[in-house]
Amino acid sequence: MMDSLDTFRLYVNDGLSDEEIAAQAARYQPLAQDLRDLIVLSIQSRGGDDDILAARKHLSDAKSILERDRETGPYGTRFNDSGTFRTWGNAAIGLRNPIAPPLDLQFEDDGRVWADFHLHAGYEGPAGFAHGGVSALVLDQLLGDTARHAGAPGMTGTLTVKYRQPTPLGDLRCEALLDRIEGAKAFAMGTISGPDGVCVEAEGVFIAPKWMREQREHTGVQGVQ
Ligand SMILES: CCCCCCCC/C=C\CCCCCCCC(=O)SCCNC(=O)CCNC(=O)[C@H](O)C(C)(C)COP(=O)(O)OP(=O)(O)OC[C@H]1O[C@@H](n2cnc3c(N)ncnc32)[C@H](O)[C@@H]1OP(=O)(O)O
Repeated sequence: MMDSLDTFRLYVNDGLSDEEIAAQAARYQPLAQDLRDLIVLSIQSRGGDDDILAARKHLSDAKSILERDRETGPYGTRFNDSGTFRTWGNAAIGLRNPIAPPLDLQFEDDGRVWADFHLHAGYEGPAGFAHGGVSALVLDQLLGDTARHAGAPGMTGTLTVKYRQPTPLGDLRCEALLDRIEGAKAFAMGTISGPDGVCVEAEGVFIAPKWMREQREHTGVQGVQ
């Protein structure tokens, strides 16, 4: 089981300059987008045996190149002295993660958090509609970041999701706001909407774990992102 020590090992100031971070973003984000396109093509290609074998050979070559110099394990949370945080492996917002839709979260001064996002054919659950687990993924991230934005970062304790109507694939919007903070717990609520209005509603309780609360008491620092 991961304990707080493991968590801190994945929470690293890697000392990169903002320029180096921008260069890395420019290098790796297009790779993630190429892979996202490949996820859709894996579902939609009508290629025959020869075309699929030829495409797989190219992908195998690409894998060999990418394996030449690589890290192992999860990306974690990385930051630098100027406070630029990167969660580039995150399943919902990770810049380097092709599984992420990704959500480009917008933080408003009044505490609201929202994003316009797109669910492609790789997020299908019921025929033509978004998988309910994917909607929960989006809302978990959105509500969790709403709590963090309000100064109360925490792990998801409970996420309650109500599916009001089927969520179409395609262009969607999610939005959330903080309800209240009670001690270690932050309560947030939010929705996913499609062209016909609200499809999914969620409420979440985000809890600063015991080790984070103790760290706050000892250091006076609000906690990790
Ligand atoms: C590098 C990482 C850093 C980690 C820190 C996170 C910061 C993140 C910040 C920003 C992220 C932005 C967005 C992220 C979005 C995605 C988030 C996820 O997907 S998180 C993964 C899924 N969630 C889990 O895996 C949790 C697993 N569970 C736990 O770790 C613990 O059970 C935890 C933290 C939820 C509570 O454990 P205790 O030991 O700290 O808490 P006790 O002291 O027992 O209780 C404190 C209060 O919370 C209530 N509580 C406890 N568990 C609850 C629960 N499951 N639901 C509701 N309330 C609960 C209790 O009744 C108590 O309330 P009373 O203060 O007495 O009023």
